[in-house]
Amino acid sequence: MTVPLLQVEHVMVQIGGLVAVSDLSFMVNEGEVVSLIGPNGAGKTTAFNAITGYMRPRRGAVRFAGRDIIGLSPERIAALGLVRSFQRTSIFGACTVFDNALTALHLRGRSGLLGAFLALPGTRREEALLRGEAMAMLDFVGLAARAGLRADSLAYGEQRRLGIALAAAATPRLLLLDEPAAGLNPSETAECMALIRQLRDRGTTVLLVEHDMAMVMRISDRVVVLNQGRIIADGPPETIRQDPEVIRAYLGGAPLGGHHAAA
Ligand SMILES: Nc1ncnc2c1ncn2[C@@H]1O[C@H](COP(=O)(O)OP(=O)(O)OP(=O)(O)O)[C@@H](O)[C@H]1O
Repeated sequence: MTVPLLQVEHVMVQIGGLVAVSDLSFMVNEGEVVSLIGPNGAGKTTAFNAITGYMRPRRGAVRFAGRDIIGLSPERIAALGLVRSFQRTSIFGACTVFDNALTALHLRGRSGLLGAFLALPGTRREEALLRGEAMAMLDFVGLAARAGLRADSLAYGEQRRLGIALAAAATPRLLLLDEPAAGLNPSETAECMALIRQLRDRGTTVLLVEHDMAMVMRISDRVVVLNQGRIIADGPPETIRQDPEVIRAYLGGAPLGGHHAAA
């Protein structure tokens, strides 16, 4: 049996004495698109922070490709191939779209920024390759025609796509996307979904937190539902849609406030 790409086992995270995530266990297999959903305050962002090294769990294990990654820095975890995008775009607005793409590739480039500064032998050729790759990357996300524009002049949906492209530039094995469709209109959401499918087809496994249920149900191979810091359901979209506990959590059957201190 192959090892799951990501294994989260009995993870508990406390923030200032409050239990934000009480007992989180789920896994992501290579090649899957998995969505982590749940009502506001369920612990989704905290789970992302714990997986990517931004918060240290009090208890439990996080394994990436079989390796225990708890205690590693976010940079180290990213270097292993587990990369996240943030809810707010992390693009450089005052630079061109092309320069944003090029910078993301440079940060991944073999000789790195130091090599670029020192103009080491081979760097110039690498630069030409990276410029070609930057254009290919923009083409991939449908922004090639916008390459010369300032990134902050892009439409909101285009900025989000650029943000995903920048995270994907590191060619991660697992890409964590935090609410990629937040604030997007229906046609932008459709484009965002198409991009996630393309990434999956390219071999990137995707774990996303998303509030847009229509998108979650259409794009996910599996949906993991978090409520009040613990998993209440895990399965294919068609099962999740009909799960009574999930419906209760979303329709307000369970109080969402004041439970953390007691958890
Ligand atoms: N920095 C913090 N300080 C105190 N409490 C926090 C902090 N961050 C999160 N929490 C609490 O931890 C719990 C989980 O929050 P988290 O942001 O992970 O939920 P979420 O599912 O991502 O919510 P949303 O969908 O609203 O983004 C919430 O009760 C929240 O109030």
